[in-house]
Amino acid sequence: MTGRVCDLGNLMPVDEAISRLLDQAPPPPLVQMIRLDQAMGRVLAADIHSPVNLPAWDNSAMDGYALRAVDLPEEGGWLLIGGRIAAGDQACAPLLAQQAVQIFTGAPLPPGADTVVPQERCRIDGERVWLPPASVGDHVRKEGEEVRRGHLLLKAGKRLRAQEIGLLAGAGIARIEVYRPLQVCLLSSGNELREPGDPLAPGQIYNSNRYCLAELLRGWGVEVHDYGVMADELAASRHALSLASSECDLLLSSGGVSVGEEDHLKHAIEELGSVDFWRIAMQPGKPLAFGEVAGKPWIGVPGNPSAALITALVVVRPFLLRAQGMTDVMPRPLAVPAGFDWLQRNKRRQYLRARLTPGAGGQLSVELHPQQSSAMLTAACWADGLAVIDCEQQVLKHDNVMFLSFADLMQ
Ligand SMILES: Nc1nc2c(c(=O)[nH]1)N[C@H]1C(S)=C(S)[C@@H](COP(=O)(O)OP(=O)(O)OC[C@H]3O[C@@H](n4cnc5c(N)ncnc54)[C@H](O)[C@@H]3O)O[C@H]1N2
Ligand code: MOO
Repeated sequence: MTGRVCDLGNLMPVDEAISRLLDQAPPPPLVQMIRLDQAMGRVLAADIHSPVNLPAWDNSAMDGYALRAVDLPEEGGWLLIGGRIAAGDQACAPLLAQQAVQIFTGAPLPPGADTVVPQERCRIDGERVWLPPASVGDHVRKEGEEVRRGHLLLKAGKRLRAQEIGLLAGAGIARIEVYRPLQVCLLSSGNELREPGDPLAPGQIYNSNRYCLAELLRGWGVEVHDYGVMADELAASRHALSLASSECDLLLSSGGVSVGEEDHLKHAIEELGSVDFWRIAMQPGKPLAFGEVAGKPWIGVPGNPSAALITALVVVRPFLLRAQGMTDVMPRPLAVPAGFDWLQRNKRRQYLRARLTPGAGGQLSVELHPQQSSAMLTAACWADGLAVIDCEQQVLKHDNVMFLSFADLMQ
């Protein structure tokens, strides 16, 4: 991220982990035709070229008077009012010399008119209108100035938001070709896990990753198949994984990826496919497992709740977006002045739960939550993003620090 040389030992740099995953992303799912009102969050499977010019014809950007600029003296002057055109009217009669027509926003310019003057700058006297000096093209939206017929409107690989859907509608496109939603099976691993609402026996905790990861996946446009907790027993893990691999395009699990021995997940996956344990230079989120189960990619994020959340946001998200056919999958960090000093030098890149706080002059600065434990989620709830501090990097108050907003990472 900064070009700094870090001795990471046997840890894999975060960027390498992401690019290794992207290299192995499966091809996007099959395509389907859908209506525009079903298109929110879906990924375009083919380039879309505009079937029309946008705008379709020259039209007025203001309520006012349309004229031919050469008819108006340099210092402004009087023209005869030759008609009235509202939005939805058809402008067929050409504008006569020394005339202006009253026109409304969005209405077509009559042939010959090339300029519009807003009504509040004009003076009416009976059949005549006085117009101030104007330049050719003022307040005119020219045919095709936004997009020309046949030109690229949206590229394949784009995830559709409200504005893209509006653009497609504006071009008269009713149906589009998108990728089918990616099917992801979600599994939790850990004998200690119980569901919220159930009583807890000593040593047991509630399963938070299941709920948190499922919502992340849905936010990324994925269809979630929730397998709950895998029984901590080889045959049961094998059964759940094999079912999941037949039902889904991809498997995501949490827990059981560090050095623990209590772990049937690893053995079950080795029997059904293959697994590679990575140690990534990020904190939280060092352990991550990547492999395949019966030919379907499987990613295992760490069990600690904040480590699971942040690994999913930073490392898993680009992979899942690419597997959905998206081209632009990396978040764009902002450089924002730090409101803190960070003097410790870390081997692992820090992803610190942080918030943007406006100072006296309105300038934003990044504040850190005092509790950065990977086992706790309260700091992530307080935060609106992650401050990223690279390995060996020290930060002094007011230095720029990279900030990744949750709003970006969660879509
Ligand atoms: N000797 C070492 N121990 C650990 C290391 C290490 O390098 N050497 N790494 C630590 C780090 S960093 C992390 S992160 C964790 C990751 O461990 P696992 O992915 O194997 O996860 P578990 O051991 O299953 O669980 C860790 C922790 O998280 C809780 N957990 C698990 N699943 C859930 C869930 N679905 N909802 C809520 N909480 C969950 C679990 O109870 C544990 O407390 O390993 C460190 N250890
Ligand atoms: O790196 Mo672990 O993922 O800190 O908790």
